Amino acid sequence: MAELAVQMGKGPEAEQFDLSRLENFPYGTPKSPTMSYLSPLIGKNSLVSINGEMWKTLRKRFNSGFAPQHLLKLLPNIIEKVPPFLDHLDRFAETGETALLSDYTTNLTFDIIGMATMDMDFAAQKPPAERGELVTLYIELVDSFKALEDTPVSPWLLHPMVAMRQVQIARRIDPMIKTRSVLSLALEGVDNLTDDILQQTCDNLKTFLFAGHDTTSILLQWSFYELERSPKVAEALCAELDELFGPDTDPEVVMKALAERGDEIMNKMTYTSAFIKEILRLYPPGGSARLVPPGTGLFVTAPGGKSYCLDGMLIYLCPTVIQRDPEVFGPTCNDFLPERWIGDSDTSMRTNSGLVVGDGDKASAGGSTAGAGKKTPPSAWRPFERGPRNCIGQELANIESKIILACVARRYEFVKVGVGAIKRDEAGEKVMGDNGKYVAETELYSSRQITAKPVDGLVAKVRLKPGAKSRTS
Ligand code: HEM
Repeated sequence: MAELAVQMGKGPEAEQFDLSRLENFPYGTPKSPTMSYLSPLIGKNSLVSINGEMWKTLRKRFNSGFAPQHLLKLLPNIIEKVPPFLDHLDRFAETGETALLSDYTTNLTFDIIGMATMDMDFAAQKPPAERGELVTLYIELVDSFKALEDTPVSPWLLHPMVAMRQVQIARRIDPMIKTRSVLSLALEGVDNLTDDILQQTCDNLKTFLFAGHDTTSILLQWSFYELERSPKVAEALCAELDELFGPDTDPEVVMKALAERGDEIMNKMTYTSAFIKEILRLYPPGGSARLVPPGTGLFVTAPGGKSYCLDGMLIYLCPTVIQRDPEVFGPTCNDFLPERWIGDSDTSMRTNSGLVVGDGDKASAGGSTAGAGKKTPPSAWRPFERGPRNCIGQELANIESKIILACVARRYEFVKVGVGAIKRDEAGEKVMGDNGKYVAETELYSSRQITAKPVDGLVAKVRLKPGAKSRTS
């Protein structure tokens, strides 16, 4: 099987090279079977991996659960999951201990997705002994994937014991999720609850658990890092939050306002949205792998006019490469610059067409904004993928990350330790680079751990900002 990494988003020809929208495949270019190694985690009937009519039927079944109107009704329940996370941060601030922040962002997003999709309290943020069996098993299952090599060889050949354990855990998880599925399907009015329908629902709840916690956790980790590294951006974000929530940075005040007027306030969080958009541009957690079925007769014309036959090709859609294209984003393509999205900071599904890069504001973020005012090809920003197979959970991810940033950004300082730590001069002051960012001793980078995560899980110290009162005292 031939493989091709396709770079999209370059210039005006880019759209015809966008594999999410080819006429041959009304439901998107089929997913690659290489994803099947994930089936113990997401099930065989997962929306992420299935194709054709079956995908269409299931996507239709689940769409309404992720619609913005529905998610807004869940706002108070989402907000409820944030205080335990803040308590953990306060404890680190108080003790001065170094935190592995990924543990805490992951448990937080796990609690949110458990509530949003299964109406269940996973208690993932509690000590391990107090967590439910489902979450304990699920965490073990996710962790077991870290032991697998990044290779196309079946895990049954390289790591048979791990593969066997994965199947055992999946078998124990399924009945717990099926109980939940019966309940939700019965409420939806499914009269004939066949084994197939039950298994499909179970598999997709597992998919939501995985896709819905891991990705948003990564978004939060990079956000906390950039809050330290890009001080002018952090200042601009906090200024917006001051304007919307008032000068009191107490998270209780923020959460109360969001619970009462969440829709209105979140629509006004345009700088926060630009911040999230830029995090997802530079640090997208995932991409996609597609397989063009042999015999399709699919040709695409690449920028430059050369034509390629893609039949039988396995194609990787790599947003990390696409979203840093210098032809689209200019010399600042590798810089963290939320200002480039001003005027078009929306990160919702609406954004999947017709992007225009904003004018930017050199002064406010301390960087240049090459590409400013230029029309950006719609396919150049695609962290949630585009077209029919775009991410079903993107509105949920947007809502939860806005809530968490609103509670965290004005209250805590994060100080990276180890990889990515900020360089200090002889007087102990942070060294500023000429792009408005502090200089790092070594660059923090992503490594593949199913998805692309900050390599060390974001090891950092946490401090309370001046004036913030500890929640634990
Ligand atoms: C920052 C957060 C997120 C990012 C960056 C993200 C990214 C993506 C990407 C790139 C895809 C396409 C995958 C492919 O083509 O193979 C996708 C699909 C999907 N995502 Fe997300 N995701 C996020 C949050 C969520 C959440 C919160 C859920 C909640 C359930 C979710 C559920 C799904 C599902 C079910 C699909 C498959 C959709 C389909 O094919 O119909 N994701 N996501």
